[in-house]
Formats: sequence, C-alpha cells, structure tokens
Amino acid sequence: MHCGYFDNGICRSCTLMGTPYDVQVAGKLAHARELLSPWPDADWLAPMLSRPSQFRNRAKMVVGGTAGNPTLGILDAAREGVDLTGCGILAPGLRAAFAPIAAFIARARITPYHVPTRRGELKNVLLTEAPDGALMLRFVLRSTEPLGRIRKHLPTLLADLPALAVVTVNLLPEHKAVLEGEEEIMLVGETLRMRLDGIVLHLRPASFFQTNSDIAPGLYRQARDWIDEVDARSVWDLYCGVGGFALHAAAPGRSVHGVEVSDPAVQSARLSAAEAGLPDVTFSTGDATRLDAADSPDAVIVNPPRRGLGDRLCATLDASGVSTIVYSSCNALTLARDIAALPAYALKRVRLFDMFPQTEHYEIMVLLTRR
Ligand SMILES: C[S@@+](CC[C@H](N)C(=O)[O-])C[C@H]1O[C@@H](n2cnc3c(N)ncnc32)[C@H](O)[C@@H]1O
Repeated sequence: MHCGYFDNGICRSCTLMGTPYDVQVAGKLAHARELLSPWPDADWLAPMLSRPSQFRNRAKMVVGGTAGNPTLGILDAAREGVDLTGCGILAPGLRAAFAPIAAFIARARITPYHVPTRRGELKNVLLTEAPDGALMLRFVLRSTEPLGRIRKHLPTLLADLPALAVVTVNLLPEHKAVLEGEEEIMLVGETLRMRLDGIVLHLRPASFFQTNSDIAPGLYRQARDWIDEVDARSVWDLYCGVGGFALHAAAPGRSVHGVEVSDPAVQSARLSAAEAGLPDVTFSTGDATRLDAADSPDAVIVNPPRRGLGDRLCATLDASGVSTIVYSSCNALTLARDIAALPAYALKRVRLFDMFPQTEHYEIMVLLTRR
C-alpha cells in the first residue's frame, strides 16, 4: 500500500507504510518468535492476516482550521490542523462520513480549538463504524458553549448521514493532550451495535473495542476453540471490555464470568448477554489484578492493556487451580514477561493476529496449560 500523506511527510503514524505486506508480517513474526524464544516447544499456528488497507473501524481526528473550513486529521509541528480525511487505513464508511461532518461543523459554527492560542471549542471528532455500517460520532469539546447550535442543526446532520446511530458530546475542559474527557452528553442513541459472528456487542462511547472488525471475530473464535478443546465448564474473561471473548466462549453447561474496571463497558456486556439469551454469561465491575483465585475456574481468558498482567495477577494465577490460560495481548514484550512470571504453566500454542497493518504493532494470543 502507498499513502500520499506518508510519502509527502505529512503523517508518519503508519511506520511500515510502503513495506510490502508479507514483509511486514514476517517482521512481526520474527519479533514475536524472538521474544518467545525461551519457550521453544510452543506450536506456532499460521497467523491471521488482515486486509492491508481500509481495516480500521475507528477514526480519531484532531480538528483544526476554522469553523467555516475545518480540518479533520492531525496537528503539524506548529500545532495547526492538517487534513487526513483520505487516510487509507480507515474503513470507507468512516471516510465517507467526514465531508458531512465537516459541513455540519461549519453550519453549527463550532470553532476548532487552536492549541497555540488556547482558543476555540472543538478538539476532536471520534468516529466508530459498526460492521453493518452504523456509526457512532463523538464531538470532543472544551465546554458546552456550542451545544445549543449542535442540537439545533443535528436533524440536518442525521438527514445527511443516516448511518449515525449514536451522537454524543464529550467534554474535555483541560488543556491536555488527551483524546477525551470524563463527561459524555448523549444526543442520539445509547449504544453502537457491533455484530460479530452473529453476536451483537453493545458499544458505549468511552468503551474499548478491537480496532479491526475483520480480525476481532477471528480472535474471539480462536479463544473459544481453545476453551472448547479443554472442555472448560467454568471460564473467567478478565479485562473483558464489552464482553467479546466471554460472549463468544458461551456454551451449554459452561458458566462464563467477565471482569472489567469500566462500569459502562460492564453494563454493555450485560445487555449483550441478556439480548443473546445467555444467563450463564455474567459480568462484574472490578479490578482484575485484585482477584482472589480461591474459587478458581477451569480456564481464564486475559486480554489486558499494553502494560500486561503484572506481578500480582501472575502470582495469583500461578498459585491457582486454573488449568488453562488463554492470553491475548497487543504487546508481546509484556506478554513474554508475564509468561516468565507464570512458571506453573507451559506455553503450548501461539498465534499472531495482524490487527494493525502498516505499523509494527500486532495482537498475539497464546495457550498456556498447567504443567
Ligand atoms: C485490551 S482491552 C480488552 C477488552 C476486551 N477483552 C475486548 O476484546 O474488547 C483492555 C480492557 O481492560 C480494561 N482494564 C484496564 N485495567 C483493568 C483492570 N485493572 N481490571 C479490569 N479491567 C481493566 C480496560 O478498561 C479495557 O476495557
């Protein structure tokens, strides 16, 4: 894949842009093999490959320019807006939505936030596309000043962009280089329905979702297959987010319990389980690292953020009665560190999922069984 923004030095986010896709995947595999070389007996499954372009289901666009002529993209070295609406890794439905959104910003006179002068309101536009094309749009604002005009012009935006299922305003009053703030004002809808493999996962505005809607179901299927193989009767899904692993692992005679620190994500997961008619799939809000494995299940699925599980949870699991761990990670460095902290387990299988083409990042899933 080639990208004009990359070639012209406008955006360098995709660090592997221009490298042939097979070379990218070979490099990621070599990186993972090196990190997991202390466990040479592991069986490596063929990697799951992505389409190399148009795979991202989520756009995080920094807004620059003027109210009349906004840019959606990034900020340059001088902190001025640069348009990236033609970004080739974004799903086509996201790209098609940018023009109506920019027209709406102009119509509702929402002044983009200008970092050098700390003036203006609109900081970011966050857009997520469901596999069926439905969209969730979030305007990250410094204050509620434009809210009246947003409400007034919203019907026109909805007419221009009928795929919009959820529209919100997120408030980020601080001058911080973060994506979003704590407060969310719901304007249209509640959740985006992310249908994967026939299972609907309800996504609320600030919750995590895997960024590649083709790879995500492959990830969930792989975990379910390994759990099925050992015929686990009880399963925990730690760091469960909106419940993708848990809902896919559901089976007759099996109880699944998800634990997640974000309460809105847990509410979404519960809604999805109820709609799917799965009473044996339950969720609770909590800190996975503080779990007590006294009533340990047969199997545990873990999918932590980049920092990994850490010493405490590894020690709890290592001393538990859990026979199988399925560990899905977006950071093979912390994964390798955590496996080393789980000496009671043997690394049986490894599979790479190319969730993030054009970058050095990848998702990797391993099967660990108690020795
Ligand atoms: C990589 S995401 C995985 C989400 C989910 N497994 C999925 O497939 O969508 C990591 C999740 O861990 C949650 N999280 C972070 N720290 C946590 C903790 N200490 N205990 C429980 N959940 C945590 C985050 O809110 C986020 O939803």
